[in-house]
Amino acid sequence: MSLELIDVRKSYRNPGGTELPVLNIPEFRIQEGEQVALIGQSGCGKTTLLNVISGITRPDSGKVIVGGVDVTDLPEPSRDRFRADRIGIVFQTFHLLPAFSALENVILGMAFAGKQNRKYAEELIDRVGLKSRMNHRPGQLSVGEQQRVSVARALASRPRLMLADEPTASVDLANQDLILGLIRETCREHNVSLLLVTHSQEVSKQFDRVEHLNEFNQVEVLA
Ligand SMILES: Nc1ncnc2c1ncn2[C@@H]1O[C@H](COP(=O)(O)OP(=O)(O)OP(=O)(O)O)[C@@H](O)[C@H]1O
Repeated sequence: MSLELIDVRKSYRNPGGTELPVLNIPEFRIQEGEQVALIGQSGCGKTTLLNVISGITRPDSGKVIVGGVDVTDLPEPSRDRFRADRIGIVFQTFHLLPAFSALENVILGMAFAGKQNRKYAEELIDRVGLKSRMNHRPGQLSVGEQQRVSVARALASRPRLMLADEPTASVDLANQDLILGLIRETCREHNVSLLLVTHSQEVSKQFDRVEHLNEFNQVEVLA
C-alpha cells in the first residue's frame, strides 16, 4: 500500500502544560512496495510518526492516507480494524501479551485480522530462529528473543504496510541480519511497503532510500 502524509502536525503537552511540537510534516510519501529506512536523533518524533501513520495516535491536523484511505477520517473502531487488517507493526517495546506463549502471541496477531493460521505462525517462529522456544511466555524469553517474536507477529497477519520501530535494536549481529532479511524479503515477496526506524548505519545502508526525519519534519524550535 502507498502512504501519503500531508501537512501533518502533532504536539504533546509538557508536564508543565506548555506545548511540545513534535511533528510538522508538509509532505511525505512512500510508494506501494517501497522500502524506506528512517533515521533521526533520539526524541525527534520517529515513534510518534509511526503511531500517527498506524492510527494509534491522532494527529492534531493534516491527512494520513494509507492505501488511498484517509485514516484520520476513520472513527476509532474502523481505524483499529484497518490497522489489524492491513498494517504490521514491530513496536520498540514489543507489546507482547505476557500470559501467552510466543506461538500464541503470533497466532493472536493473526486472529485480530481474522487470518488465523497455526502452520504459518509456526513457520514464522521457525524463521526467526525460535522453534525451540515457541511455548515459552515472553517473561521466559530474552529481550532479543521477545523482539524476534514481535517481528513474527507483525508479519503474521500478512500486512500491506509494515512499520518497524528499531526491530533489530535488542539482537546480536547474526540475528540482526536474520530479522532484517526476513522483514525485507517478506515485504518484497508480497509487495508490502516498509518504513523502518533505525539508529544503526549497518541497517540503514542496506536500504536504497534513507530518510532523515529532521530534514522533512519542520518543527518550530520554541525558545
Ligand atoms: N505522551 C507524551 N506526552 C508528552 N510528551 C511526549 C509523549 N510521547 C512522546 N513525547 C515526547 O515527544 C518527543 C518525541 O517522542 P518519540 O517517542 O516520538 O521520539 P523518538 O524519535 O521515537 O525517540 P527514540 O529514538 O529515543 O525512541 C520526545 O521528546 C518525547 O519526550
